[in-house]
Amino acid sequence: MSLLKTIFWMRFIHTTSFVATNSSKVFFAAVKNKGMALNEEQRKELLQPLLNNGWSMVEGRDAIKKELKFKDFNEAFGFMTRVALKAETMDHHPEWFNVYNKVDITLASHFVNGLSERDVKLAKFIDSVSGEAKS
Ligand SMILES: C[C@H](O)[C@H](O)[C@H]1CNC2=NC(N)=NC(=O)C2=N1
Repeated sequence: MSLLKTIFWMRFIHTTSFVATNSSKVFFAAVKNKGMALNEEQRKELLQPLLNNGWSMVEGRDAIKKELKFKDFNEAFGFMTRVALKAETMDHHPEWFNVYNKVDITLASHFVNGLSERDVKLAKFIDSVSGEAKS
C-alpha cells in the first residue's frame, strides 16, 4: 500500500471511531438523564403540599424527612417492602432507619446533591402506601 493510502485509512478509522464514541456518549447521557434540582416554582407547587402533609426539611441539607410509626414490626416491614420495590423500579432509593414499628425516612437526590422531582414522586408513593401509620 502506498503511504498516501495508509494515511487515508488511518484518518478514516480515526474519524469513524471518534463519531461512534461521541454518539454513544450522547446516547448514554440521555439515558441516564434524571432531571435537575427543584427550582423555586417547583418548590412552591410540588414540595409545599408534602411539607403540609407530615414531611419536613432536614436541617443543613436540601432533603426532606418523615418519621412514621406503625402498629407493629410486621406493618412497618410490609410498608418498607412496598417502598423498596418501588425504589428499585425508579432507581431512586430512600435513606431510612427502622426500629421495630418506627421508620425514619430521608429523601434526596445524590446526582444533584439536593431535591429533585424524583424525591417528590417517591414521597407521594410513600404517602400512598403508609396506610394507618402516624407521622
Ligand atoms: C448508579 C445509580 O443509578 C445511582 O446511584 C442511583 C441509585 N439510587 C439513587 N437514589 C437516590 N436517592 N439518589 C440518587 O441519585 C440515586 N442514584
